[in-house]
Amino acid sequence: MASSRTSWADVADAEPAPPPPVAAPAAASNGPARSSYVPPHLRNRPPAAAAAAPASAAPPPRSTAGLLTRTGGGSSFGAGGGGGFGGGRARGGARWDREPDPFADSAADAEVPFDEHQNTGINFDAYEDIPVEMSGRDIPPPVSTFADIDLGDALNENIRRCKYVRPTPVQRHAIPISLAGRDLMACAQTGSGKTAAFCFPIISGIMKAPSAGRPQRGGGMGMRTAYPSALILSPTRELSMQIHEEARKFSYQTGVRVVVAYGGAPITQQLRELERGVDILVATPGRLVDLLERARVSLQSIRYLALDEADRMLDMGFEPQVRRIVEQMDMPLPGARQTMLFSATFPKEIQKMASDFLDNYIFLAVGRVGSSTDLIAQRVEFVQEADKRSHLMDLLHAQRDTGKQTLTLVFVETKRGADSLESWLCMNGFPATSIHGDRNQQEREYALRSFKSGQTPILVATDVAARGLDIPHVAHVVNFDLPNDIDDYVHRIGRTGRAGKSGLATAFFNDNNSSLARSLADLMQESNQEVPAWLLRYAARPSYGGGGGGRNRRSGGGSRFGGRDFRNDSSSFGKGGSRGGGDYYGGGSSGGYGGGGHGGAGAPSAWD
Ligand SMILES: Nc1ncnc2c1ncn2[C@@H]1O[C@H](COP(=O)(O)OP(=O)(O)OP(=O)(O)O)[C@@H](O)[C@H]1O
Repeated sequence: MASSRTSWADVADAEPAPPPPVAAPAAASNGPARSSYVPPHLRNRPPAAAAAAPASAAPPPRSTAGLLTRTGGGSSFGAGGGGGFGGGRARGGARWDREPDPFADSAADAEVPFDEHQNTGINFDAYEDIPVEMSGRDIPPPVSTFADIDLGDALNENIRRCKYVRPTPVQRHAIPISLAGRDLMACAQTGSGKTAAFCFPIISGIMKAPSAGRPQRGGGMGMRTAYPSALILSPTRELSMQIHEEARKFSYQTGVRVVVAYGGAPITQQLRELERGVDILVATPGRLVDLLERARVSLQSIRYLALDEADRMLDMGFEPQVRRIVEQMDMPLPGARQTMLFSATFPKEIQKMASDFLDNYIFLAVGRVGSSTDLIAQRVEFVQEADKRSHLMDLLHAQRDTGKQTLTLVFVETKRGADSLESWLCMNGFPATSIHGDRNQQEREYALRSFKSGQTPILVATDVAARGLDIPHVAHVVNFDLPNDIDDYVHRIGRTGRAGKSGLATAFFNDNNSSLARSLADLMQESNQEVPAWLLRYAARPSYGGGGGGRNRRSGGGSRFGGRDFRNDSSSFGKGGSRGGGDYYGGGSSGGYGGGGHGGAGAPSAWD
């Protein structure tokens, strides 16, 4: 199929490669100081070969040391970087000369020989009809193009380098709202570009009004304290790393400095990065609390707070830590800072809690929120526990027979289950790796990298990999064990069918999953999927959720496409509505993240 130039995803794929990142535009628009700049990876190379050269190089690194250096970004400013925080802002260009080119990695990734069969050629104009719900006062109108928004030249240049031709629907609405300084609670489907939707306004805002603050002596023993202007919190280490990588691309040569801090990695390296100055701090809650307690980070200069996967950040597992960070440290109050909450799912109970963090906010729902995208073909198969492995084997064989090089992500419930399935797959000739909370950080990062590169095309994962991860070429998500919570299912299958590509999700269902039957059938129907008759029969049984009032009732609570502002739902939440009475907390110990091998108190390391 000819690629459509009006699809946001496809145009990105089809656009002719821009000139090497450095090249002319920077020279033209930024004056002589930058015209001679050549990123390190392009130096001493003939121009034509420059873009491809680094990528074609070696196979993916096998050494975990190399891997950590690259993904953690720790060495980026390493040698010779001393004194970086002393001499004022580097917006004049000195720091740019040392700034590694974050697009170099993308060029390398593009060399990986995957099949592009997933590209559906979806027309961007189809998104014009996507349902959008907004509420709140004085809502700024959406934009159609990036040119309609004043994001600043350097950021616009990076948007071009990312090959984003048009804003996605959530970006069209959310960016103007945030640029207008408004607080925002935004729901939009998985893979629809929420990361850029919160990063662009933050970077643009800092570019327009840079903060003067550099790390200052203040902590104990003459230690320096960093004063970021923006904080982006996310629930997992890998997601924080990914947001950091994205934000570094968006802020390349803008003078805005992005640093990441997450658990499981040496804190000393992260401290060094913070000492060199930070405008935007991307962090997981656990590591951030550690840094705050050591007085190595202060939140008093925060102007922007973004919570990615906000409903996850405010559920039972994370809420105390997040409240501590947002409400009990030195962060400016709502109204004195700008707060943005994003997720693909936003249960009403969590919306209510989240509203404590917001001031006069706008609620935005794009697409059938809490739903999956139509780009994902969903299949549910009835498979008894004892038959799951052979069934998975059949699926993998069928996939192998197509001869297409794609990635398969297999979700299981427990860490032990992940290890055991990984070994079994390897023994049976299917190269697999795994990611879960009992693996150390090096192992987790290595597994992810090996999967992304196609070296190990099957990844067995617990829910630690369910949210936010943007891994190109994941063509198939298998729910070997279904989750207890329908929203977890939505996020899991959302690892495929991203950015306009199609994907396949297969779930193994049996009696153990009967409490999910109703919500799963509803979700599939909402997403125009064929629901097997046997699943509808399960769903109709009152004890399996057929009564409609269970914990897993669709989270949007009945509007046409699921996402509804809880403020408009007076019946559910009168004054003083209690946390215990809503859709997600009624079920006592069976709460969505409590059980199994992930998330709950038994496995905190997976989430910090
Ligand atoms: N305007 C755009 N044009 C083309 N591609 C885009 C655009 N915006 C984002 N993308 C790409 O779409 C993909 C998905 O984006 P992102 O990871 O931000 O999705 P998300 O909505 O946060 O998903 P999730 O809910 O799973 O976290 C990324 O590969 C990103 O680079």
